[in-house]
Amino acid sequence: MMTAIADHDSIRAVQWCGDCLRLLDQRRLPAEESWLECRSAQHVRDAIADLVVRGAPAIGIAAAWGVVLAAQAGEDMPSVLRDLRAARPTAVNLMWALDRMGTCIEAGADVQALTREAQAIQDEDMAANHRMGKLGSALIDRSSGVLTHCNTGSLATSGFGTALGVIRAGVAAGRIERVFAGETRPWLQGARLTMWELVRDGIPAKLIADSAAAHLMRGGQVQWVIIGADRIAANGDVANKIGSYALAIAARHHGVKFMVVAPSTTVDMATARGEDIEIELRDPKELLAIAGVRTVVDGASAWNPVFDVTPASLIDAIVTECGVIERPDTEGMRAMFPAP
Ligand SMILES: CSC[C@@H](O)[C@@H](O)C(=O)COP(=O)(O)O
Repeated sequence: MMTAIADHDSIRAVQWCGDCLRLLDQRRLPAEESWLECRSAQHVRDAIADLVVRGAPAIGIAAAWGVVLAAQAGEDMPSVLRDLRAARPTAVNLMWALDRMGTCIEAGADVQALTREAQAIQDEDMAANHRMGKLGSALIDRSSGVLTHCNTGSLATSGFGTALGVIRAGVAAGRIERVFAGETRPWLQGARLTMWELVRDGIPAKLIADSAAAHLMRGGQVQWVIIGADRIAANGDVANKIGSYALAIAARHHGVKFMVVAPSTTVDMATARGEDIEIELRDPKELLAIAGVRTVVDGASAWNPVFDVTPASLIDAIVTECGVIERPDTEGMRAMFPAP
C-alpha cells in the first residue's frame, strides 16, 4: 500500500540568494525556524564549524557557496579554500566540494562559472538522494521496521536525504511500517532534527533514547538499521555520527541488517581504512550541558568524539547513487569506484 506523505522536498536548508547564503539555523530547531544570512566565506566557515549547517553533503554544498562569496569579494582564493577546509575534519564531502571548486579556479573560472559549479554540486546531490532512496528502499522487505541515527534528511543534504531519503521512499512504497530514531546524544540531531522532519512529512515515528537501541532490536521491531556517512574508506569502513558503531555491533548480534546510505561524494578511495580517518573531537561543553543547562557537577570534564568508525565487516549494504555494494570490502569498493 502506498502511503501519502507530505512534500518532503519543501525543506531547503541551504539557499543561495545571489549575494548571500541563507542557512536554516539547525542549532535552534525545533524551537525556532530562523535563518542566518552569510555574506562572506568566513561567515560560512563559522556557520559550518558552529553547526548552523551540518551533515556531510550540506557542509560541502555550503562551502562551495562560500567560495562563490569569496570570489565576489575578490578574496585570496588559496587561503579561503584552506580556511573552509579546516572548518570540520571528518566529512570528506567538504574537501571534495572545495577540491572541485579549486579545480575550476585553477582553470580560470570567473564568478559566473563558480556560481554554476556550486549550483551543480547542489543539484547533483539532490539527484543522488532520490536515486539512493529508490535503491535503498528496494532492499527492504515489506512491513519492516527501521532504526536510524543522527539526522540524514533534507537538513543534512540539498534535500530529501540519504538514510532518511531511503526511509521516506520506503514508507511511501509501503515497505517500512515502523520508524525509530535515536536521539543522538549529545547534540540531539535525532531528537531535534530527524523527528522535526518526520513530523513535517506525516511519517509516524518513535524517538528512542540511544541506550534503548539494543533492547528495541531484541524485541524484533526493527529489521534494518539505516544510517548515513561522513566518510567511507577504500575498504568499506564507515565514519559516521558517534554511536553508529555500537548500533552495528548490536544489529549483528540480533540479526538486524545494517545499511549505510551516502552519495559517492562521501567515498574517499584515498583513505585506505577507517582507522586512518580523522575523528572530530568537539568541545566537552556540548556533553556537559543540555540546552545550555549544565547537567554535570562543576569541575567534571568530558571526552567528546563526535564520530566513530563502523568496520565494513558489520555492514550489510552500502548504498550510493552509483549502486549497492553488498557486504562491502576493498574489492567491492574498487569495483564500484575505480581509481581515477
Ligand atoms: C546525510 S548526513 C550523513 C552524516 O553526515 C550524518 O549521519 C552525521 O553524522 C552528521 O553529523 P553532524 O555532526 O551533525 O554534522
